[in-house]
Amino acid sequence: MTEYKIALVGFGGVNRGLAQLVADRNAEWKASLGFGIKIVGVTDIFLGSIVAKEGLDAKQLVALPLEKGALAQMPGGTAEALNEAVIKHSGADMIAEATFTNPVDGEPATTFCRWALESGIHVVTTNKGPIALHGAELKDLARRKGVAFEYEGSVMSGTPVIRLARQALAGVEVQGFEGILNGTSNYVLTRMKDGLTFNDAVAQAQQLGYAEADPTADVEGFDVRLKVVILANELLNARLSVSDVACSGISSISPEDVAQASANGASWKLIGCANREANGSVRASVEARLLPNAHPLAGISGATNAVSFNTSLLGAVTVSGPGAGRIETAYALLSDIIAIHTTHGK
Ligand SMILES: NC(=O)c1ccc[n+]([C@@H]2O[C@H](COP(=O)([O-])OP(=O)(O)OC[C@H]3O[C@@H](n4cnc5c(N)ncnc54)[C@H](O)[C@@H]3O)[C@@H](O)[C@H]2O)c1
Ligand SMILES: N[C@@H](CCO)C(=O)O
Repeated sequence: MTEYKIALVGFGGVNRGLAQLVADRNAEWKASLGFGIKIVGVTDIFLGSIVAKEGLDAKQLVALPLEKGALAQMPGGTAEALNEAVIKHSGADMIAEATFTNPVDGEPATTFCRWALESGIHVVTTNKGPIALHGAELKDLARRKGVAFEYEGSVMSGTPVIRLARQALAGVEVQGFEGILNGTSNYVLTRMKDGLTFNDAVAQAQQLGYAEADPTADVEGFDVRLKVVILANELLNARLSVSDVACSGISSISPEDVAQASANGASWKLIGCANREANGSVRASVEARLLPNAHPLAGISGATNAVSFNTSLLGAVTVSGPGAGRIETAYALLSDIIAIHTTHGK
């Protein structure tokens, strides 16, 4: 029976969610998926780090208090985040990289991915920065080293989008897409319709584990811009940079705007889209749009996301599901591990 040794880099909501899944379902996975997972290392700038080649108790990790240096409370743990040592020397077959998304330069997560790939260690990540900003380089490095670089959770959390479009829509040309690609901003717009203030709705999204460390990235559209770049480059071969995508958010939408839209049978939505132009180039944007309630994306509420692909043979193909959430996004990491088991499994 294959048992993958994994090191968790960043131990916030998502990787704690993965530890929770391991604690609850590892035995079941051995029967249903043909492999188990052993957590051999954890490193987090706030909590510290720990390595245990024989495997850590996932339940104990999930119960770790949210206190600075808390990993030092476990035998063999330290309050220091020894990121490089945990990534390169914990004996892991793969790392789950889930530190903060840095929308400006993708660091330090990109360096963490490079360290792993250069060491012949697979990477699964939910972090949008490394893919949107350094995707081509990291994919090439992974290819050269014969390991996997998987990032399903970078767009629409655990809802299958990237692999689905790449595999299930292979042979169908994707000419463009439009979607609601940020759980927090859609949650905020939905709750404002219910009468909550913008700030209270953002605070709720933070409590629910949807928001970025700096929620400005959610409400100003920067997070969607990264996702548009990832999808456009992945599915339209676009070679877009972040600066190619015009971007605005939802922070200027007032409670009065939301109420007036409702009264007129319409809803504000933050829409990310990309389309191939007649000359072959790809044009992409992120902006709040007022959609009539009959529009297929108008009824998508809360942290749910949806993306509609415009395809050559099938017309519109729309996928909808959770766009954020700790366990939902941890599932994306599991789906990446399943993909690695299929392509690289022993
Ligand atoms: N939460 C979601 O719904 C969701 C969905 C999809 C993608 N993501 C992405 O997944 C990643 C993790 O999300 P999360 O909700 O777990 O975030 P989080 O803020 O809860 O956790 C991030 C963790 O990374 C740690 N960290 C930050 N910088 C570090 C560094 N330099 N070295 C080591 N540890 C570091 C932090 O201390 C924190 O514990 C983010 O990049 C986010 O954009 C999140
Ligand atoms: N903060 C992001 C997490 C998922 O990428 C969102 O709300 O969509």
